[in-house]
Amino acid sequence: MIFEPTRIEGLWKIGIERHIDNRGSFGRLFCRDEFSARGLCADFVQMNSSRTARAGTVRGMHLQLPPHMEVKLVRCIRGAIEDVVCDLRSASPSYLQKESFVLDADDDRLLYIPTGCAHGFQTLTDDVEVFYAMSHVFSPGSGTGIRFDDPALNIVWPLPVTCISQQDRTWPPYRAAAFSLP
Ligand SMILES: Cc1cn([C@H]2C[C@H](O)[C@@H](COP(=O)(O)OP(=O)(O)O[C@H]3O[C@@H](C)C(=O)[C@@H](O)[C@H]3O)O2)c(=O)[nH]c1=O
Repeated sequence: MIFEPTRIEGLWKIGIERHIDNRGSFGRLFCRDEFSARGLCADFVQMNSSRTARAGTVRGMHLQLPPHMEVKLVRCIRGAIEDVVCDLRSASPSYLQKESFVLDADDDRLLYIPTGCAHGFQTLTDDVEVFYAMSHVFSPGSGTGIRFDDPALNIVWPLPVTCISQQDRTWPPYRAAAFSLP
């Protein structure tokens, strides 16, 4: 696995190293020892899938607050997405910075998203599936979000937003005080 740091503290792009032969290829998506050796979380407790029908759909920006913060390992396994991560840890050197990545089924990359970061994506194609491994169980009471068009984040989505959930359309305006994150 190839670990590539990003501008956001603790956010990694992880390339899948493939062993190629005449049948095709084989590569690891996760390795406890390689993650642990880099000080990354190696304890994932849920694996999730989201399927999205139409291009232009936005899901996010989401995170779970203490004591249920979660690391996410994200891979697009069908179609393509613009994936966005924003650092909300006030003590972080990359506080309020954001990074965007195009992920698709062929690019052989995952994102390792640390705790304390809001995450979301927009589908760039129809018929998208995103796979997640999570370090914490789903805890609806600890879940929160920031609106996709909140001026504090100023995210430029590549497509017009064609579909978004009622919840994601109505997150309150970002206030740092609402996010007390280590
Ligand atoms: C996230 C989640 C949702 N659900 C349920 C709640 C709800 O009924 C239904 C759909 O949930 P949501 O609308 O929150 O799904 P969605 O908007 O796709 O939520 C996801 O968005 C992306 C951006 C992330 O980063 C993920 O961590 C997750 O928050 O699935 C679970 O049972 N377990 C889970 O882990």
